[in-house]
Formats: sequence, C-alpha cells, structure tokens
Amino acid sequence: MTSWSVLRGFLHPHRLKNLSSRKPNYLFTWNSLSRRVFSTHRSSIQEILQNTASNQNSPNVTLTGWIRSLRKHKNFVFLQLSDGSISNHIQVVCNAHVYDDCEAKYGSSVLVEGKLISSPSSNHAVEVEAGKIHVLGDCDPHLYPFKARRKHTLDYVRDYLHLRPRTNYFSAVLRMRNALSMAVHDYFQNNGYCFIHTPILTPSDCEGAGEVFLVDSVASNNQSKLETVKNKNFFNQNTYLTVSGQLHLEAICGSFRRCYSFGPTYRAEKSTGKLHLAEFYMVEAEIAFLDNGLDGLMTILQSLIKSTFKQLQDKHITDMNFFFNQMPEKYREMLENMKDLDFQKISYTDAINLLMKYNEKFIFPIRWGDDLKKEHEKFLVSYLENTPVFVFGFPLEIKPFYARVNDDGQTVAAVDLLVPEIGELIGGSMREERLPILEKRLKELSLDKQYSWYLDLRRFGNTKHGGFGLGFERYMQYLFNISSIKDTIPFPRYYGSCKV
Ligand SMILES: NC(=O)C[C@H](N)C(=O)O
Repeated sequence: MTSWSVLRGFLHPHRLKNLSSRKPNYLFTWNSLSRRVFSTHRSSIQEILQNTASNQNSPNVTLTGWIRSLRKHKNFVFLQLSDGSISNHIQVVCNAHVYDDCEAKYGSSVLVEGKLISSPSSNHAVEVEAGKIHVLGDCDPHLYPFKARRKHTLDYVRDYLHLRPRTNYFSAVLRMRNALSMAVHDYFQNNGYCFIHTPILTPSDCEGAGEVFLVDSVASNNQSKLETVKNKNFFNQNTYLTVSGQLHLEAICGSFRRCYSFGPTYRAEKSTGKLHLAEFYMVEAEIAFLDNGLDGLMTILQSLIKSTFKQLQDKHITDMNFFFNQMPEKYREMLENMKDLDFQKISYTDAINLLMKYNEKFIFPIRWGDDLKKEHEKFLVSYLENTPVFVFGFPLEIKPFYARVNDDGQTVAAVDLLVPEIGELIGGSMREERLPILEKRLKELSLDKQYSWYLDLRRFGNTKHGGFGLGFERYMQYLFNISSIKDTIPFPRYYGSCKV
C-alpha cells in the first residue's frame, strides 16, 4: 500500500471520530500532506519514549517490535510493544478497523506506521496512534509457551531458554547485564587499567581445586581413557578450560601497572544450586606497585562496587526501577544505603571466634583452619548489619599457592568480599612476590616444574602486586535480587544441563 492510500485510510472520518473520542493531544501538526507520510526512519522505543528520536520534529513514526500485550475494546485496540531497547513498552492504539486488517496476535512481530501523540493515560507520556500495522512474524497462541496476561514462574520460563528473552523479566535482565558489563569496563577504563583477553584453553589449574574441565590429555595406553578423552594429543599435554585468568594477568601486570580481564571461566563443580554455574563470567584485575597491600586492594574493591552500582542508577534508572519495584523494600534500602557506607572489615580469626559462639546454629560447626561455608558467610553478613563485609587473613592451608604469606607464617594476605544473600562475591589477595618463599611453596605442592614460567615473573622486574576475581553473575544476583544464578546469564550451563 502506498503512503497515500495509508493516509487516506488513516484519515477516514469514521476512524477519526473514534480516535478523537479519546481526545489525544497531538504533539505535532501534520507538516504537509504532500510530504511522504510515513517516515522511513525507524525509531527504537527507547528513542521515542526518551524523546531522542531523530524524527522528533515530525509526528510520523515507523517502528518495529513484538506485541507483549493486547487489549481489544469495541472501537479500539491497545497493543503494548517492546523492542528490547528499554523495559518500558510503548502503547500503540488503533482503530478496530486497522486492527481487523492485520489481526496481530500476542507474541507476533509487527511493523507499525502511525503518529506520535501525547497519551491521555497517566501511565505513558506518549503513545502511537497506528494507521497501519503489518504483521511480520505471526505467533500461534496455542503453540507459544508463554500466554498473554499470565505470570509464568522463572522455573517454567527456564525450560524454554531459546524463547526466554521474550519475557519482560528476562529481557530486563539482559539489558542490565549489558549495562553492568559496560559499567565494569567504564570503571577500569577510567582508572587506568588495560583490558586483556586471557586464554580460555590453558595448561594450568590456577586455583588448584581440581574443578577443571579437561579438554586434552597426554597419550596413554589406557583404553578406557582413550574413549573418554577425544581430543587426546592435540596439545600433547593436559589442557583445561580456564578456571581463572589470574596467572596470565599477573604476567601482563609485569609490564602494565594495572590490567583486567572480563571473560568466561569454567568450573566442573557438581552443583545445581542457586549460586553455581559451570560456565560463568569473571571480572579479574591485577595491580602492580600495590605498596599499601591488602588495605589498598580493599579500597579498590569497594570503589569498583560503588561506582558500578552508581552508574546503573545514573544511566539506567528505568531498568533499575524495574528491579527495584520487584524487590522487598528492605532489600532496596539496603542496596541504596550501600553506596554511602564504608564496607565492614573483619579478620578471619575474629570471624571464626564470632562464629564459634553460634556453632549450634550451623549445619557445619566451624573452627580455626576451616574454610567458611555459605551458612557462615551469610551469618557474618547479617550479623554485621547486612553491609558488604571484607574477611581477610585466611589460613595459609586453605588458600592457593600464590597468596602472600603473612609475618605470622600461618595466614596469608587474602581477602573475600561477602555480600547479603550471596556470600562470597569477590576473592582476592596480595600475590607472593618473594621468590624463595614462592619457590618453597610450589615445591611443597610439587608444582614447581609446571609453574617455572610463573617464577620467572618474580625473577625479572618484580613488583609487590595484588589482584582479585569478581563473579559477575553473583554480582547481578546481588544488585537485582535474582534468586537463582541460572536467571542471570543468557544460556546457563550447570551440572547435568547444557541445553540450547
Ligand atoms: N583473579 C582472582 O584473584 C580470582 C582467583 N584466582 C579465583 O579464581 O578465585
């Protein structure tokens, strides 16, 4: 249909009568009927709602999107359209005849030609009065697993990972994942860090915790092993999916004062719990010349958390409000207060002394030398008034070889940041820079040959340095109050599940 015939249809007296009975205030006047009526520029819904559309001097809009709700009245039909650009939907109103021409259904993709009017409803500043709706992709309501006007549980939606981005909740999650990623990059870029891609395939199990996915292994005559290790002999050495980019970042940190990475990491942890994924994103950084030690590191961690959260509030308040509105008032207050607080600090030894007083409450009673379990971490955070808490000075035995040994010879300069609901969000440490001590530790663990290259970092142009790793999905859980980590990432991989 040409623009002219669309226009004629749009201006049909019957339609005009029906539409004008809603008394919308036209934001713009039609410029000239001789001009092309429908702009070829397509605006995103965000541009329209935030009034940044490049055709803002004209009332004509052409937009594309998906129908997220549909209300039919006798003379009008109201559609809520989304296109992923913002969590708010735009309302499209059309005359029943316009709708009858297309019969667009809930879930279908459409192109709408119309004009922008100020909305008579108090919910929206503007809406689109459609002259024509084209269905681009139909949607069969009987087969589509998401139903109009029904609130589906996150568990139900997770069964349809490939369709999940179409739900309001999950599209907001993805937008905030994008916003938070950019806030993380902005923090580092504004503070002199160089972004580094660390490898996914690696010969080292940085953490030494044995939770690695094996990709390749050395040849052996053992038949059963042959069957399970299909990539055998590709690299001719044991090769894993990375559990952490730290050691590679440390190598870079021998030449860059500050560097960071932000990429996928893998842990073959047999957990289906709310806090574990087999593939997750880690934000890691290393800082050279960190002469003020662990205190300096904690200052950096606190400013990373506060600055990224502030950026979400400053630049993405519409989406942030989407989550604020769903969380308990107390949780929201706790988050908003966080940005004005100094995070608490407690030594591991003091934390254990405190926890031991409450040992009868725990499934796993704790004593000095034990690692903190989730129940202990959560207890500490709530005991310390639900503010983020740094626990520092862990026993040497429970931390990896790279952590710097304290003067007591029993503990290391390592720190965990614990946050409400989640527990450990960040783990970091000063790295052992003293060659003899590091050599001795690696020897004791029979890792000296494997890490001879790592020792070189201490031999040539060494610095006192430290770094950390932040679990990005856990950070999302914390900021948006998302109960299951599986709902923070587009396609979750966890024990027993690698679908789509
Ligand atoms: N980069 C880090 O400090 C993170 C640490 N290697 C971990 O995996 O927990």
